[in-house]
Amino acid sequence: MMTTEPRLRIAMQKSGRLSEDTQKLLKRCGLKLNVSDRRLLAHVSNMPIDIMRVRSSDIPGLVMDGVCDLGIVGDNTLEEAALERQLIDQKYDYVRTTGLNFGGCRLSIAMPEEFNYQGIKSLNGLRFATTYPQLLNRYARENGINVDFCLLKGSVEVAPRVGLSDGICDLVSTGATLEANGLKEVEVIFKSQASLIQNPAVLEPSKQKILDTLLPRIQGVMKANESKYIMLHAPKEKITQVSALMPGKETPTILPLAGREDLVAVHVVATETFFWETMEELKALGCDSILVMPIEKMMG
Ligand SMILES: Nc1ncnc2c1ncn2[C@@H]1O[C@H](COP(=O)(O)OP(=O)(O)OP(=O)(O)O)[C@@H](O)[C@H]1O
Ligand SMILES: O=P(O)(O)OC[C@H]1O[C@H](OP(=O)(O)OP(=O)(O)O)[C@H](O)[C@@H]1O
Ligand SMILES: [Mg+2]
Repeated sequence: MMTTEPRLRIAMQKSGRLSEDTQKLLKRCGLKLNVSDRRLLAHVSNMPIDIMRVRSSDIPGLVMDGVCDLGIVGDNTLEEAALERQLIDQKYDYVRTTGLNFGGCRLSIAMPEEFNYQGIKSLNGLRFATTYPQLLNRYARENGINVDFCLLKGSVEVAPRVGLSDGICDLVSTGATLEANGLKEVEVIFKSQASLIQNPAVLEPSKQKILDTLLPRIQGVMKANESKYIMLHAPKEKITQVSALMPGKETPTILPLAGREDLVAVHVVATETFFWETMEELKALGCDSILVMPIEKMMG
């Protein structure tokens, strides 16, 4: 008799702001998946994993109800869904396994440019267009104001201009959409990024084993994203000072340069921030030929 091996089911956004980064992350973790537009349950060919491709707003519910073991979704969508489900007595528990360092944005209140903003209290009694009524309500409650809302699933920024609302509560990243629509950001009410979430029930051992393989890979990819491989030429006589600039636990690799008695090559793994913060000092010590390269993966 044929036995079917249990497969870990992960929900991800089918198309939109998070889908490309999610797919890229899974591929960099070594998952071979054949994603075509119409295939809504994509089989990973080299691991017992299935990827369910759905609307972002459906992901929290699918994970909380146990239809999917895991999901990749924005914290904003997750928190909104948890608050809403709590209100209507549906399961709202989940485990936030890890943040994923992409899909960074903030949920903000924005008002027309000409609005005379004098602090949170000046929002009392006003009406806001939003996709996130629960998060807006919680913020209003915590700040002792009353607000009214109207629900819009997209193009929220147009609402004040057409008389639908006084202001908006929507996601912002660059601020370009606000600016293009004559709005100014007055309060940030929630900061968000994409997260890997999990149903709170204990996974069956074979599925837990798959997750135990996957998680370190995700962490390895994230670590690599934050790190750079830095190579430079340094005067031999300044090597102590150059080494002293290198980040804490990293020991630089020092290599001779053919035909040069006065110079050595220094290689180190560091964050890009470290590079920008120390570049001037490195140059002042006589370092040159500085190269900063991306790292594909980092384990251990
Ligand atoms: N401008 C932005 N910059 C960065 N991340 C964003 C931005 N807008 C949205 N996001 C993040 O991406 C997620 C998905 O946004 P997107 O607009 O693609 O879909 P959606 O309309 O929220 O959901 P659905 O898939 O249900 O239609 C948001 O929940 C948020 O976490
Ligand atoms: O600060 P910015 O960089 O301008 O980004 C903010 C915009 O991005 C999102 O919309 P999206 O483009 O996803 O369109 P949607 O309303 O159809 O979801 C969000 O709802 C804002 O409208
Ligand atoms: Mg959007």
